[in-house]
Amino acid sequence: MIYTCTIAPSVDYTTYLPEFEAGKLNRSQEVYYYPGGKGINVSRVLKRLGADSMALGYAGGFTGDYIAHFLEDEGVLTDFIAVEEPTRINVKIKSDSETELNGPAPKISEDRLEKLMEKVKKMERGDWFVLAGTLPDSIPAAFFEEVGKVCQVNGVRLVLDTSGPALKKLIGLRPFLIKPNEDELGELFGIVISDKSDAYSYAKKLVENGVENVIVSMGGDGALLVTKEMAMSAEAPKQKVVNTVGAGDSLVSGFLASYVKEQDPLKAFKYGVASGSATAFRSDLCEKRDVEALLSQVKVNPFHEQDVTK
Ligand SMILES: Nc1ncnc2c1ncn2[C@@H]1O[C@H](COP(=O)(O)OP(=O)(O)OP(=O)(O)O)[C@@H](O)[C@H]1O
Ligand SMILES: O=P(O)(O)OC[C@@]1(O)O[C@H](CO)[C@@H](O)[C@@H]1O
Repeated sequence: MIYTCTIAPSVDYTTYLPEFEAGKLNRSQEVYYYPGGKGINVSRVLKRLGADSMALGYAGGFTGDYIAHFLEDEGVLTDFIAVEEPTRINVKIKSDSETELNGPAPKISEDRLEKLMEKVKKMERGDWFVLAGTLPDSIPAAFFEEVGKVCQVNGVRLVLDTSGPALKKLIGLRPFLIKPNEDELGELFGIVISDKSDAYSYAKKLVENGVENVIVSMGGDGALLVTKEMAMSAEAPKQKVVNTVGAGDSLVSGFLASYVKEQDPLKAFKYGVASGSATAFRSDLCEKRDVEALLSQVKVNPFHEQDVTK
């Protein structure tokens, strides 16, 4: 089973308007309420790509109920731990540019952290644990490290799409996959990544530290896959961008959906990039038919540092 874990899910209040002016009353006529949070997006896309998963995490209040019902209607399995605080609402404003306002993560008590740990302990060899989204500072990084260690000991493959201090600790546990975007990769090393050459150098360091597959996603510039055996660069297809929220999560889902079937990291990378772009080109997350239609447009080539001009 693939388990996704979103510590701080959200309802993504997504609105489209021709112009948006901060500091003014803006009225919009097109609004969507999507269940959000990175792990939840990964689960939704996995379902669309034909792979089952179980979404874990913390949910509460009317927004938490909304998410649980929405996922149930889509056939996504959930096993959320209830919290008192209503799950946050993240605002996504789509105008000539994209503006996001993400709410704070909930406070999680120790007994609820223990409940999550119990679920992790029950996972079996060959399962996957996808830890995605913000890991609040209010939870000690040592907790996530312990979760990662339990996965490592039990043969559960760890996938990380997260950022912050806990990520540093988890990298030492030889995760199967991590997918930082260029900012998150830069944050990890305290530098600014300005092109694929930089991304390659730092992704390589992660591989040297034991990460099996590093994918650095770079929005419209595509992505880079670095493993012990290869360094590959993918160009993203070009089309009108509608909503990039969840594009990175879709990349992770596409990679996993393909990898669990074929165990071929290169094929999985290509499928992942097609999934990320397919999401960027529509309002909600991608559907399988969109991904398959884009697949031939994803150009993947070996990455050579000398090809990049600064
Ligand atoms: N403008 C775009 N045009 C084409 N493809 C895109 C575009 N933006 C994103 N993508 C696709 O989605 C993938 C992931 O995008 P990105 O690097 O923006 O992820 P991210 O920052 O993790 O996003 P999020 O946190 O919103 O999920 C890219 O590698 C690419 O395949
Ligand atoms: O605040 P976080 O956890 O970093 O990000 C949360 C979020 O922006 O990420 C998803 C897209 O990747 C959205 O569904 C959600 O609103």
